[in-house]
Amino acid sequence: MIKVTPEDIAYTESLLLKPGQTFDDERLRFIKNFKTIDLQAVPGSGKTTALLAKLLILEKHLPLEKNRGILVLSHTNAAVNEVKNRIGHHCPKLFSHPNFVGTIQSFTDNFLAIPAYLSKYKQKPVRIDDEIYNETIGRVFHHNKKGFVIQEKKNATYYNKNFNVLHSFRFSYNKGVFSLVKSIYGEPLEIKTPNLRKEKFTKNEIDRIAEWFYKTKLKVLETGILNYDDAYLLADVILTEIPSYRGLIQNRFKYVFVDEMQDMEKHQFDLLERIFANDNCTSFYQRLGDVNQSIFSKSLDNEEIWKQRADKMFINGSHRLSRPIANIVEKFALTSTEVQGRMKNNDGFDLTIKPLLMCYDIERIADVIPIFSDEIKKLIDKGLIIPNEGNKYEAIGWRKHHDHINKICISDYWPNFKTNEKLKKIDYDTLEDYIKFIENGTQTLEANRKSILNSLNKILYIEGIRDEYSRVFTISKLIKYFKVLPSNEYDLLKLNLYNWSLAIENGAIDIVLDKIRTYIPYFLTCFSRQINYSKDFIYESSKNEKVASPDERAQYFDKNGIRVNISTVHSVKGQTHTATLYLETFFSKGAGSYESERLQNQVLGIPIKEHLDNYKGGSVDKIIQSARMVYVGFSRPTHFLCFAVESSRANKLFKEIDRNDWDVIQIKKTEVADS
Ligand SMILES: Nc1ncnc2c1ncn2[C@@H]1O[C@H](COP(=O)(O)OP(=O)(O)OP(=O)(O)O)[C@@H](O)[C@H]1O
Repeated sequence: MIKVTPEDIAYTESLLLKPGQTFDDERLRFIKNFKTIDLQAVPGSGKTTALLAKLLILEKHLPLEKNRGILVLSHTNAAVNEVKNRIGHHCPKLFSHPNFVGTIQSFTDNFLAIPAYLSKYKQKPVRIDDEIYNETIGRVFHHNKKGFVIQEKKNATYYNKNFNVLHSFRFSYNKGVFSLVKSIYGEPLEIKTPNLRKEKFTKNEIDRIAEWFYKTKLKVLETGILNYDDAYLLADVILTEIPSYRGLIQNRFKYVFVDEMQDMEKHQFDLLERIFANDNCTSFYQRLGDVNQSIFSKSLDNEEIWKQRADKMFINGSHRLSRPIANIVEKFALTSTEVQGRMKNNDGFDLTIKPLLMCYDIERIADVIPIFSDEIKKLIDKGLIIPNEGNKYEAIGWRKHHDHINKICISDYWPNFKTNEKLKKIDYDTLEDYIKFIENGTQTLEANRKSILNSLNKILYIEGIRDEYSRVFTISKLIKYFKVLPSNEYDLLKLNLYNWSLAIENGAIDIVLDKIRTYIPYFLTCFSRQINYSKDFIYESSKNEKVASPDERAQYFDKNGIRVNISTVHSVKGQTHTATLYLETFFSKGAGSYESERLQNQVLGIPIKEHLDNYKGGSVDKIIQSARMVYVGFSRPTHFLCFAVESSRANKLFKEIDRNDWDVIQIKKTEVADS
C-alpha cells in the first residue's frame, strides 16, 4: 500500500494551496487513504484538490508493480482538462500509458466498446458520435431493404412520423441477442398503431415494422457508426461474452478514481460498478462527489449511488465559500447539509461582502452583465476584492437559447452568446457550411484542412461510395486511398488542401468554395464516379444564418480591466470564481418556469428540505432540478454572488428579502437606483 510521508504532503500543499494553507486532519485522512472508499462533501470543500494531492503522490510511485496503472475519470472534458491543467506538468507518468485520465465516455469507448467492436466485426468502429449517428440512421432508415415490399416501408415511415423514435431507440443485449428498446436500458420498444390511423396494424405488419427498425439499426452498427449509448451496449456485450474481461481491466488499473460521481448517468454508474465493485475486485475504487450538485444525471437516483458503499468519508467546510455565501447556498441543499463557509480574505479576516439581488426591468436586460461588472469595480475600489490575474468573473445561466421571445435565456442577456452553438458542429448540410463554420483552434490550418476533408468524405458518403470493406470513408482512409492511386492524384490533393486551407485563413471563403466545386468532379473520377446524389450538398447555399466567425470576444464583457465571461452553469461545474452572476432563465413549466419562482422561499431563507417536506403540489422534479442548478451556480464564488431576477417576478423578493443577508438593487426602465 502507498505510504504517504509528511514530505509528500508538504510537496502537494506547495503545489496546490496558497502559501500558509495546509490540509487539515479530515482532508489528510482522505489523501492518505488508497483503499476502496467514497468521499462526499459540500461544494468547495476541496474534493478535487484532495484528489489532485493523491495523484501527485501516486506519480512518485509510478510505474506501479506489474506495470499496472491508474484510472482517473470525470464526467466532462472540462473537468478532465482542469486536472490536466493543474497537475499535468508535474505528472508526466500519470498522463501516459498504462494510466488513463479521461471522461467516462472515453474510457468506455477505448477500453470496452472499441475492443468489443474489433472482436465482433474485425475492425475498429468508424465514429462514435451522436450527431453523425443520427444523420446516418436517418438515411439508412429510408433505404429500401431486401425482402420488404413498398407498403412495409411506408408503414415503418408512418410509424416513425407519429412516434419519432428513430434517433432515440436503442438495442439492448440479452443472452447473445439484440432487441429494440426505447432508450438505453429502457423499456422494450413496442410497436403499435398510431391513434390517427383508421385501421389498426395487423400483428404481421407490426412485426415487420419492428424488423425494419431492427435491420436499420443493425446496418448502421455494421457500418461502424455508433452513438454514445452504443458504446455502453458494446461494453455489455464484451463483459458478458468474455467473463474474464472484467478481471483484465481490474488488472490494468490498480487505483480507480471517479470525480463528480453524482453526475454519472445510471448506465455509466452501473458499468463502473460492474467492473470495479465486486468482492474479488483487485482494484481500489474511490468515488468522490456531492449529492446536491447533480445537474447532469437524468436517470440516476442519487440515493442509489451512495447507499451501497459501507466505507464512506465526509469532509466538512468549504474553502471556497465565504460565510455570507455559504449561508445562502445551504438553503438550496436537498439533503440536510450544513455548508460552513471558511473562505477568508488574504489578510485572514472574514469576507463580508453580501450577495446581491438584481431586480431588472425587462427593457434593461442587456445592462445586467455590465452592471454586475460595475459592482465588481466598486468592490475593487473599496478594497474588498483584491485585483489579481487569477480572479475569475462569470455570468452563468441554465438555458442558452429559446426561440420564444418571452422566455428569457442567456442569449437575451448577452445576444452574442448565440454564436457559440455552431462552433463544435462537425457535420453539415452543405459544402458551404463546411468552409464557413470551421472551429477555431490553435492549429487553424489543420482545422481548415480537416473541415475540407470532412466535406469531401461527406460527398463520398452521399454518393454511396464506400471503402473495400463497404465502410464509410474517414479522413485517414481517404488519405490512404489517395496515396496508393497510380498517378499524381495524391500530390494534387495535398497541394489543394494546403492552398485552400491557407486561403480560408485569409478569408477567401468564396474563392475556395469555387475551387473545391471545380475540383469535385475530378475527385469523384478517382472513385470512377461522377456527381449524382450530392448536387444539392455541393451547390446549395448555406442554410445556417450568417454568424460571425467563431470569435472568442463574443463570449465576454470587458470593461475597466474586468472581464466577465458568459457561460452555462453546466460548463462552470467544479470551478472557483471570484464573483458569479447567476442569470435566471426559463426552463420548462411546473411550479413556475424560472428559478425565482420555484425557489422564491429559499431566497427568502427557508431551506428547500423543509419546503419540500411540506410541499403538496406536483412539479417536485422541476423544483429539485432548479434547486440543484442554483446550488451549483451559487456555490462558485469566493467573494461576490449576484442573482439577476426580472422585476415582474421579483416583487415579493424585493419586499421580503432579509437585507441582513442580501443587498438589493433595482435596474429600472429609466434609471438605476439603489434601494
Ligand atoms: N486545504 C485547503 N485549504 C485552503 N484552500 C483549499 C484547500 N483545499 C482546497 N482549497 C481551495 O478551495 C477551492 C475549492 O477547491 P476544490 O475545487 O478542490 O473543491 P471541490 O470540493 O472539488 O469543489 P466542487 O464541489 O465545487 O467541485 C479552491 O480554490 C482550492 O484551491
